[in-house]
Amino acid sequence: MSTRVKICGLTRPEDIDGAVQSGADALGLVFYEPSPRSVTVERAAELAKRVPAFVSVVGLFVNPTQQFVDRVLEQVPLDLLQFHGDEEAGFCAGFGRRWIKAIRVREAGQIEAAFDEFRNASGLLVDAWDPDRYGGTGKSFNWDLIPDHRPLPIVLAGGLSSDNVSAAVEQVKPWAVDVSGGVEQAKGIKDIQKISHFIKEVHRVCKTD
Ligand SMILES: O=C(O)c1ccccc1N[C@@H]1O[C@H](COP(=O)(O)O)[C@@H](O)[C@H]1O
Repeated sequence: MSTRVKICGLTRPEDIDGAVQSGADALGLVFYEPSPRSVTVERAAELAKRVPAFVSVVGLFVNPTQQFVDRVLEQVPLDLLQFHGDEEAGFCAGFGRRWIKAIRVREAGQIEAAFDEFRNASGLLVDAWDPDRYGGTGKSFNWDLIPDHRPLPIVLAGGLSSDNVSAAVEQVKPWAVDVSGGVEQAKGIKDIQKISHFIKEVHRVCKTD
């Protein structure tokens, strides 16, 4: 099975094009103002127009209001919602769209509990815990905390780059990997060579499996 790749935090048309050409399966647009990768609804609508069929557009939210998500959905053709804050399952499920839930992993047992709490999600994204930020930290966590029994597909995130993604895929065997900072030249500005190298590494290690 081939691990899917999501490239997150795209803000420029040329980065969308580069990620698509490099073979990304999903592209993430950040709707969270404190993030340096945040995009306006108008810009997101322009960026999403460039994305061809069979590449998913994912909207990332952190503790949004229902009204804000509704407004984004009216203007941007999102395939999937990614909730990266403290949202409850009922809230995440309230938009008639497929969604994934991110959790910030800090201790043993957390992922098992999240499988139960967010059982109606289309996937569970596991990221590093940080006391000050919800994500995009560039930090990884102890992958040994990810259980082998997985009622939901696992999306592995947190501090991934072309240097460690092959080891991550080999050890964790996630459904997908998600990267932001590890494929940037500056915050919010992607580096197409890094994206291409990252995706090639994932495909290389999946082939040898
Ligand atoms: O990218 C951000 O700025 C961000 C802000 C708030 C929540 C999540 C955010 N990004 C997501 O964080 C993980 C890990 O990112 P990184 O590869 O360690 O930089 C990833 O899922 C991003 O989509």
